[in-house]
Amino acid sequence: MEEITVFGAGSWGTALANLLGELGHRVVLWCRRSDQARAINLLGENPNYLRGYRISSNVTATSKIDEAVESPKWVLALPTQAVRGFLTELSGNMAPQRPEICNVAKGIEIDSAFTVSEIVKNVLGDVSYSVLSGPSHAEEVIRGFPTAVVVASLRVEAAEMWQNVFSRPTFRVYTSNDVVGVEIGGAVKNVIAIAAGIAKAMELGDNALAALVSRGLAEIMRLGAKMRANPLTLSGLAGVGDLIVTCFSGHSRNMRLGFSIGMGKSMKEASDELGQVAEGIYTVKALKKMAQQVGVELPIVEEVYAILYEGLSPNEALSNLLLRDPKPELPPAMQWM
Ligand SMILES: NC(=O)C1=CN([C@@H]2O[C@H](COP(=O)(O)OP(=O)(O)OC[C@H]3O[C@@H](n4cnc5c(N)ncnc54)[C@H](O)[C@@H]3O)[C@@H](O)[C@H]2O)C=CC1
Ligand SMILES: O=C(CO)COP(=O)(O)O
Repeated sequence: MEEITVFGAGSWGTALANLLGELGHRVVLWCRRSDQARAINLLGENPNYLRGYRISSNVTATSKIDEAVESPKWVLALPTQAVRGFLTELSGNMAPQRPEICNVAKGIEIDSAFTVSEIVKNVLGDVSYSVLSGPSHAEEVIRGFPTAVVVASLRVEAAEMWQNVFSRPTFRVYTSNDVVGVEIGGAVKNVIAIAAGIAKAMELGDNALAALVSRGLAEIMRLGAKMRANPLTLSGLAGVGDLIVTCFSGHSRNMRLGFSIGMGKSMKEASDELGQVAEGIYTVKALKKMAQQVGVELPIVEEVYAILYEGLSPNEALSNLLLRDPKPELPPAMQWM
């Protein structure tokens, strides 16, 4: 059994800490606030997220960073935009023995347009990095519902180690060496899910939703190709799998935020009402920049950006998408049949 720290006691950090605890690992759950850590230890549940679910007694919460950094294995369950600042602060406390890091956040940093692996490398240098992603809502994982995910690392031993650490019959973990594919799939689907929520609120129908999800996948594939992701990763759990669950599940924060916006709420109202992170509202800014930098067309992403940040109405965005020039479904280079 392993000693593991989960940094971030939001819904995903809480569900994963509990899963690891139930598997018999000794888990430290690092909380930003000391009152939250105290409450978790006292009540045996997280009063702020996933309320009502007992957390394994193998999990101890703390807000003390010097206690949290002692574990040799770290799970990063923080919002993407917080990762750089958090690791920068932490780097002063790190032992010379570098931890094994497994990131579970799904997003792209706004200013740098970096994925989380790039942020980690940028701040900590060469550490052993893995990313766990795939269709996995915390609300179902904490209930023990069957879930399958993928953990990717450039080091096969690291991916296999985390596979071993996280696996149980109802939490099936596949390995991969396609870090960028897994990160791009997990990040971009959040923006498409915001669009799906908007489309649901507009009552555009099932055909429209299916078209949106398929063309959203085309955008994920195009960006993935530019970043040298394996297209098969994007048709797997971290791509299509996560796109489906995030666009269609009522648990999805991104979809729900999109729905509220489609119902006429402002982004601030929708975010406040949600009370949790919807990564897509940040990642869309990074993607807008990346689309220009790497020269890739991301029309749905562009329309979501314009709705969120430029005051475009959902109806105008819909017209913009429907009135685009007719074109082949596949880019010419891929029309080999
Ligand atoms: N909730 C879910 O079902 C899943 C979430 N994820 C991803 O996991 C990441 C975290 O998401 P959730 O747990 O849902 O978010 P959340 O909104 O439930 O919790 C975020 C946590 O991060 C902490 N935090 C926020 N800013 C911080 C900062 N600057 N420094 C330190 N801590 C900070 C908050 O206090 C909170 O405990 C996101 O990237 C999300 O996309 C991935 C899979 C499933
Ligand atoms: O990534 C997730 C499920 O796999 C969670 O998505 P939301 O943040 O939209 O809830």
